[in-house]
Amino acid sequence: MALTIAGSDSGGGAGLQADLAAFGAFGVHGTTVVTAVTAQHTRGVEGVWPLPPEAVAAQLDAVLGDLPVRAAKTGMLGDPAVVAVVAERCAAGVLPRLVVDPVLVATSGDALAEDPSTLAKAIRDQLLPHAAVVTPNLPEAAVLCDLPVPETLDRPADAIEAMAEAGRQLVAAGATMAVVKGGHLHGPSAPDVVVSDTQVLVLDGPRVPTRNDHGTGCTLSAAIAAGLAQGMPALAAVQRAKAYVAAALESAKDWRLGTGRGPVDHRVWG
Ligand SMILES: Nc1ncnc2c1ncn2[C@@H]1O[C@H](COP(=O)(O)OP(=O)(O)OP(=O)(O)O)[C@@H](O)[C@H]1O
Ligand SMILES: Cc1ncc(COP(=O)(O)O)c(N)n1
Repeated sequence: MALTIAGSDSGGGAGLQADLAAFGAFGVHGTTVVTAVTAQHTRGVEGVWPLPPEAVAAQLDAVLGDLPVRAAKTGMLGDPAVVAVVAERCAAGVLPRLVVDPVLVATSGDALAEDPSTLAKAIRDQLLPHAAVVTPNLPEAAVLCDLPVPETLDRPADAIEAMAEAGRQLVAAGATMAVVKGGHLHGPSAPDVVVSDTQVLVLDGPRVPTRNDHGTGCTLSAAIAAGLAQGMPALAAVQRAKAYVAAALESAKDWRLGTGRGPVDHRVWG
């Protein structure tokens, strides 16, 4: 059993809808703590209604007070006060094996937080010390680490080294493992760089040519949490999650769901 602490995407491609679909693909029951409702489709975000921190706290306590949550992930938290609510449960030891997907801005470019840099600071200072795995995309890594990040794979060694440096900073900030995702890089492949205290590893794979990439980050972090809930070591969970997202992208690459960036095919596994 796993838990997602995330926002609702009415379009069903990202957010807690993607998380539940990914948990289900691995046969893991999903519980949900909703942080915000968004009015959203494949072209972007039309509106965001955050829930009060008390509502997030009440959902967390209801789930954790009864159900055997083996791993959790955070997605859109939206508000530093919500970060504090989650961090409090981590400090109390009731949120095991936490995957932190530091969602700040949607792929469409729409902000998912009132003040992304204040939210990033709260995530870095309060959540990373409790994170088993943190999974920033390149713009998120830039804000969390205050680093320039690469945009292309024209000089692959430079791009990978910049991603590894971001990963090292996130591990220094307290995360046990950082997965700096290369989905936004322009080039023939989509490398993710995994950094821990003991290693730096590049998980590479061909870039799937598709506009249907909405929710890939949510799907990856939920798949990692599913693996942790099943008792997998973190690196194995990350490797399986990367393969799952690649297969989900490939399977949905020609779909025409909506007129913008459509969802991936969460059903591909199993
Ligand atoms: N076109 C693609 N082909 C293959 N893998 C991809 C592609 N786009 C993204 N990925 C993979 O999907 C995962 C998510 O990466 P990405 O950098 O897009 O995260 P994100 O921006 O947080 O996602 P989201 O779209 O949910 O915001 C990573 O494992 C990345 O390598
Ligand atoms: C509720 C919610 N959570 C997360 C994302 C990020 O996903 P993406 O970057 O693919 O838009 C999103 N768009 N909506």
